[in-house]
Amino acid sequence: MRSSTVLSALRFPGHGQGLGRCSMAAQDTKASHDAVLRGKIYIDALPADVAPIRRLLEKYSGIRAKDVDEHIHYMRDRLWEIYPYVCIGHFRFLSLQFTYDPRYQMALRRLLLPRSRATFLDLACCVGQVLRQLAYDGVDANRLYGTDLEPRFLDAGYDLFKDRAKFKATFVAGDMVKPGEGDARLQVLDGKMSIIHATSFFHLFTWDDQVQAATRMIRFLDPHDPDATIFGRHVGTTKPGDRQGPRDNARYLHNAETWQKLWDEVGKLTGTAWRTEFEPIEKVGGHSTSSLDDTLRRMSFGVYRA
Ligand SMILES: C[S@@+](CC[C@H](N)C(=O)[O-])C[C@H]1O[C@@H](n2cnc3c(N)ncnc32)[C@H](O)[C@@H]1O
Repeated sequence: MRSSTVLSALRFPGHGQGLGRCSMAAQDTKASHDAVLRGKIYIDALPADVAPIRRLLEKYSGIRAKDVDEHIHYMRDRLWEIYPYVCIGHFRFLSLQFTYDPRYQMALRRLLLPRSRATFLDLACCVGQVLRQLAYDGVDANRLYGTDLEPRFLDAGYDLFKDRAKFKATFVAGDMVKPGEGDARLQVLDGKMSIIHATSFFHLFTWDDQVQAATRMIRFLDPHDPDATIFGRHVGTTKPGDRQGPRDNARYLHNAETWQKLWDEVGKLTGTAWRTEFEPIEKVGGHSTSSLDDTLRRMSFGVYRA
């Protein structure tokens, strides 16, 4: 039986920030808001596309088939306790749909070329499922890197995939939008990367924070690599602009034009030039707490040197 105590003790910790000095009334309002939110973003049933991750957990991690579902539920609740992202509540952190993305397949081909020295960074990698899939697909894990704000996600990844003793990828915890000089812990990644993957990341932030994160990303790329690239997926919209996120956080959602505009701004700030691609994959349910937003689309993107 998986634990239900995690759910009964539900709170939205804000990556380490508690309720702090909130009044009792504010706490009540927050508790009822959290309960509504939990109803929307925490689901019990495993998604339809769970077969590939089941296979990976059996073949890569060596978990017995009969134990896989319980392991998945146990790990999901552990991650939810760290921070209740929609992608965790909906088990999307286990989706291996990205393996069908042509940009992922191109990255994989490049990483697997004979004598390839190409490197791959999964940015905001959470439990690092993309990196495990690449390793399972035959990529030398010494050329794989992952970073995330939350070190507990990185650590939980070893328990999810049961590979603490064997997985040779490098993980670095750090904040991509730390103001001022930025997060010094991330400097070890500077100038090293051929390919950066970032999924369900940009849509968490305001325009200004996206500029900061993208500017920081460029420093990770190998400046001498003309094929250095950034790709991934996130929620976009047919009506670009500011939106409220699931926790009433401000964020900016893009269409193809505003996505290019963001990278033009980043290019000016960094003395670089970028060409972007941005395509809708599917319609997604509204994440706004107040009303349904039917302009939302899951978008796939690529960013290339111009
Ligand atoms: C919605 S999850 C997506 C995780 C993963 N990319 C995936 O697709 O399954 C967002 C991730 O971004 C990370 N994150 C949030 N803010 C961040 C920041 N300022 N710097 C680095 N990572 C951050 C979170 O810890 C979380 O793992």
